[in-house]
Amino acid sequence: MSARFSFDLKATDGAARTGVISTPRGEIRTPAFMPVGTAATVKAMMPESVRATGADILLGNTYHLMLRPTAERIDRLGGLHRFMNWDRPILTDSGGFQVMSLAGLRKLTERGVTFKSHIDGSKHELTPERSMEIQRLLGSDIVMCFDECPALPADRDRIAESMRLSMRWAARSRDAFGDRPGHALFGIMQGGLERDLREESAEALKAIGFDGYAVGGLAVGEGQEAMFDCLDHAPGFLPQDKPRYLMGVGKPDDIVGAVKRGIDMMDCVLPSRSGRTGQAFTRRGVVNIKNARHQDDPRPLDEECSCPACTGYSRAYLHHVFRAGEMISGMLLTWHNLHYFQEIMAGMRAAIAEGRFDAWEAGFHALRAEGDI
Ligand SMILES: C=CCOC(=O)Nc1nc2cc3[nH]c(NC)nc3cc2c(=O)[nH]1
Ligand SMILES: [Zn+2]
Repeated sequence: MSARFSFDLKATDGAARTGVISTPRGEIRTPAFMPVGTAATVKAMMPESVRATGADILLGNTYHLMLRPTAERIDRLGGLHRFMNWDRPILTDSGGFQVMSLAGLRKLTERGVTFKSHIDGSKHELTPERSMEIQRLLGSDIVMCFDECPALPADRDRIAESMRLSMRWAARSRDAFGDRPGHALFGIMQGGLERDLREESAEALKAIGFDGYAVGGLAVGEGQEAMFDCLDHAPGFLPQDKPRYLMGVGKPDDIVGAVKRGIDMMDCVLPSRSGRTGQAFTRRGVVNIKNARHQDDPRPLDEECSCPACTGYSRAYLHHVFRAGEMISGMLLTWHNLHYFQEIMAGMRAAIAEGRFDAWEAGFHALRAEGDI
């Protein structure tokens, strides 16, 4: 355990990097995948199970927790780590993105965003200052700047105006965060798919100075090719010696392509959300367990997987409990998916450390078939 927050870059292979983020609550091996624990739980998983999949850090959502049970109540109860029984690092988002995608009746001004709760219609406000206060009350180890993620498609002027607002909010977030040893504040680069706006945003963030830098405004419907085109240059505008975090990504091949282009941290609801809908990700492709073709199949989801779902159960069983709507269905498929996502990250960390990322990537793609396997 370190008293402070630091990033040790261990090796690079092309643009890909591997390292360790040290925090007072434990180390984070990068490239890292963060399971999403939206309402103070990674859905269908006990925290010790999340750890067993190999996760070093998980993500909490400011928007959800400020509405229910409120940040003040979690603070009174000892903070989010105690509340959800996870004593390792937690990163919390700033709430900006989810307000725009979940809340009703939003009003966006230079000050921040006012909105009505999607739960009970009550009125709330998020500003850079309030977002920093909420994330402090939650006790998260990595705090995100309050930003605005423009909905795509958007014209260049709208993207530029939104990015510059986010940069003014980043400065206010930095001022409100203050000096909190052992806690990190990450800035968020915006700029859509515009190379010059991405560079302007990176320069603005570096002038303010952050413990880590996120690449925002992606995985919002632009498609993998456009996202990779942006990632071919955007991470390079950021400091080499600080972690780079790409939000909301993604499918296994999105994750591999992002790491290849210099990303160190990612989060996505896909493995947990799709697990609950019966979709299993494996090294050979996707298994839709609700498909009738699995009802007599005695084989596991993935013969080479060591997770509880694959070592203890057949596809026939998983098909049955999914069809029957049994809770164990979501538990087992979520566990398998999170285990598989962590296995991809561990494979890339080792490959980058040994200078064989390209060979690992070729092997990753060679195994995958299209469609339901
Ligand atoms: C999430 C942790 C920290 O992020 C923030 O506090 N703000 C923020 N969140 C995003 C989340 C995204 N999810 C996707 N696709 C599923 N794209 C996203 C883009 C952003 C973004 O530009 N900003
Ligand atoms: Zn498995």
